[in-house]
Formats: sequence, C-alpha cells, structure tokens
Amino acid sequence: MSTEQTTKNYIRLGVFFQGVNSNTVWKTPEAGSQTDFESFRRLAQTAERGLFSAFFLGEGLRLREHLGAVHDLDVVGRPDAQTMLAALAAVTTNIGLVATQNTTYNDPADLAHRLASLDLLSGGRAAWNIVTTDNAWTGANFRRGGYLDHQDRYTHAEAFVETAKAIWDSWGSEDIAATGRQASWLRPGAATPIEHQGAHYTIDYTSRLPRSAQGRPVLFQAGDSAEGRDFAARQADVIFSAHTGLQAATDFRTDITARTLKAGRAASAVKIMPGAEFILAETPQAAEEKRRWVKEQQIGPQQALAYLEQFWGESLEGIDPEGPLPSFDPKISESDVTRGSGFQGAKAVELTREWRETATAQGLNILEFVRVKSGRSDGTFAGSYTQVADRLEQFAARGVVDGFNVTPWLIPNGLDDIVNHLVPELQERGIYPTEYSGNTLRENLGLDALEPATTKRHSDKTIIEVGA
Ligand SMILES: Cc1cc2nc3c(=O)[nH]c(=O)nc-3n(C[C@H](O)[C@H](O)[C@H](O)COP(=O)(O)O)c2cc1C
Repeated sequence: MSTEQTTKNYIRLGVFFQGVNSNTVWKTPEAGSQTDFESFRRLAQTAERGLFSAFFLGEGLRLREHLGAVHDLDVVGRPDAQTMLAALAAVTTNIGLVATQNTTYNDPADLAHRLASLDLLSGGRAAWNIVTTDNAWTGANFRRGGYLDHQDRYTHAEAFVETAKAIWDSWGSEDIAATGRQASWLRPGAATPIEHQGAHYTIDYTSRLPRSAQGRPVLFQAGDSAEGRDFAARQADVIFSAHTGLQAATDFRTDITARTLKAGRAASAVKIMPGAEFILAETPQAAEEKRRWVKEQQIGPQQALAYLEQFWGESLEGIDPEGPLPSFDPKISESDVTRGSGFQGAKAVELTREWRETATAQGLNILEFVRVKSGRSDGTFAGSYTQVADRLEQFAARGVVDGFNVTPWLIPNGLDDIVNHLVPELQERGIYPTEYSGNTLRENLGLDALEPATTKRHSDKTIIEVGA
C-alpha cells in the first residue's frame, strides 16, 4: 500500500457514462454498441488498467422529450445502472462502481439494500451518486407520481440519506456468522431496527445485510443549487460538479469549503471531481484537428436546430443550419419547461437576442454558433499529451479539484489514449497514483475510514428524526 498518497494533491480520474446523452459519437466505425455488455467491460477494464478510481453511471429514468416527442438524437438504451455495475464487479478488481440513483422516486430501505448488496458483492467498491432529478415528467413513470418542489426535494433527500446511512450502520460486520456452524446466524440484538417518521414516509425497517469492507457505499452528489451544495456539504464524500475550468473550479472549491466547515465537517472530507472531456493527440496540431472533428460529430445540423428549439420553444424546421440564427424572438412562455434541458422560458427572449448579436458580430452561422455554445470549452481538455498534462498540473498545484470524471466521446475505446499516454505523463510528474491504495473505493479516493458504526445505537431502535 502506498504511503505517499496522503501527502500530494493527486488528480484522480473516474469515467462517467451517462444514461442519455448527445456527447458520445456513435456514427463512426470505431464506436461500439451502447447496449452491449462488451462495450462496458472494455471501458471499465481500460479504466482499471489506468488506475481510475471509479466507473460511474448516470441515470435517466425517462427518455428525454423534445417538442412533444421522444428526443431521438440522444444516445439511449443503456441497461439499468445497478445491474450493469454488478456485472462489472465480476470482471474488475479495484475500480469503484458508482450508481446514480435519485432520492425523489426511490424508497430508502429498498435502495439502501440494493446499494449495500453491490458494496458487499464488490468487496467495498460501491458508491451512490445522489441526485434529486429536476423534472416533473419523470414522475409520470411512477405509481405515486411524486415530483417535489425544489426545496422539498432536498429536505426529502436529507431524510432519505440519513435513513439509508442508519440502515447501513445498523449492523456491525462482526454481527453475522460466516458459517452455519454457530448456534445462530445473527449475534443476539445485532440488527437494530431503524424507525423514521417524517413528512414524506414512515419506515420501520431492520437491515438484512452486514457492513461492507468499506463500511457503507461512498456518497457522491450531483446538484448545483445553494440547497444542493449545502446538502453535499453535510452528506457527500464526493461532489460530481459541473465546474471544470480552473477559475470556476477555484470558486467552487472556496464555496464548498465554507459550506463544509459550516456543516461541522473538515474541508478535506468532501472531494470534488468535475466532469470533463479529453481530446488528445501526439501534437497540438493533430489534437486541434481531432477536436474539430469530434465537435462536428457531436453537433450536426439536426442537433444544432434541436438545441435552438429548446430555447425558441417551437420547431425551427425549414431554417437553414448554415444560415444566421432565427430573426424572430422565442414564443416560449414563462410557464413552459422544455423537457430534459432543465431550461425555463423566463429569460429566453433576452438570452436569444444576446446570442443573435454575438453570432452576427462573430460571423457565425447556426451550426458554428451551437458548436461553440454547447462545446463545453471549459469542460474540454484538448491538446497534446504534454499540453493537457501541463493544464492538469495547474489544478493539482492549486488543489482545487481532487480529480475529474471523464465523459468519453467514444465508447468503448475512448479512454485508450488517456490511459496509454496521459496517465504515464501525470505519474511522471507525481500527480497521479502509481497503484491502487487499497481494495475499497473509500481508500482509493483518499477518504478517511469510517468509524466502526456512525449511528448511535439506542437500546432497541434507532430513530431518525431528520426531515420529520
Ligand atoms: C454534474 C451533474 C450531473 C447530474 N447527473 C444526473 C443524472 O445522471 N441523473 C439525474 O436524474 N439527475 C442528474 N443531475 C441533476 C440533479 O439530479 C438535480 O436534479 C439537478 O441538478 C437540480 O438540482 P440543483 O437545482 O440542486 O442543481 C445532475 C446534476 C449535475 C450538476
């Protein structure tokens, strides 16, 4: 086990594969299938070869919709995250397995059990990326509907996570007999019932599983509002942020540190790993050519118009993608919510007028403008291996992030050049691990070990009062 890991600002890497997305390039011969286990096996094993901390799956419970129909430009069809991660646990050894699961539509006892199962089966490599989900139409999937207002979503999430943590902490790993040769399977009085009576549900549950090798699943969080950030400061081990640029990441770290200290936790208790895209080549020129090609593949004429339609709130069929932005204002009203983009209509007119001015001033047609606009220039590391390593070294020197969640633009081979070229360069500079620190995700993220049981055990029941 390495001892140097605690003393350096490492840049750790995870790989993030979304539930639905439009960033992955599928129309190229090297692209694999998004439904085939082979793609995921290849990707996860490559990540593990590159000592990635985590293999991370996003979640989309309902296909995105656009102008009243399924948004058929998205890549969809990925099998269920937990099923996929359980299968990957069998073909990997060290890499963490992170499942995005929302609190709004799950039940705490059920989800806690499923995540604990993954954690046990993988030898302490599971994590839960906690999301609250920001749209009402996903609720139509469920018997109870159950969409909540923004504020309520986080109150609910807090009660949910406190309950899940109590469930995971209610057994010691020593509480269960490993074989049937003892008088009973369970140590008498071992499994403490968890009772929660709150605004959203009433639960009286006795956990069915002992603690895992890492105590309980690591908690990731993704959600960027003030409430989301405070929630992360109280509950998360890792934040999956959208603040990738050096300045944005610095500001985000400052903000999260203040919130974490206010929540009574050490600043180092919350790691930050923004999402990022890497487009790499041997030379700066080759990387720039590749970047252009990737952007062209990601945003073609259909994607460009669909992007604008989200803001104009109507079909732009017939408008030339190689011509100027529409000369008319959006008709979208304040109450409209474009499904899947999260964008609300209130500022559409103001915003699109600004865009029109910018595009005209810079001489950009629709296609070019949307490529620039949605190109996540902040979130893209494009350049030669050395150039990108230089940039990452700046992040490591400032200590503003603990790593990045790579969103590969090509599946399943999109990590190859990172693992083969960038990782060795970072290792040489001493800013990337040279081995896995241990067997659990908690160890491999440099997180402190948990106390044996963090929940105070009462004589007969553990009462969770958060959100009551
Ligand atoms: C980087 C990032 C990744 C996210 N990934 C998912 C996801 O995979 N599935 C999902 O339902 N929501 C996802 N969300 C959305 C959150 O669930 C949350 O609903 C949304 O950000 C609104 O909360 P907020 O107002 O606190 O940001 C993500 C959010 C962020 C910032």
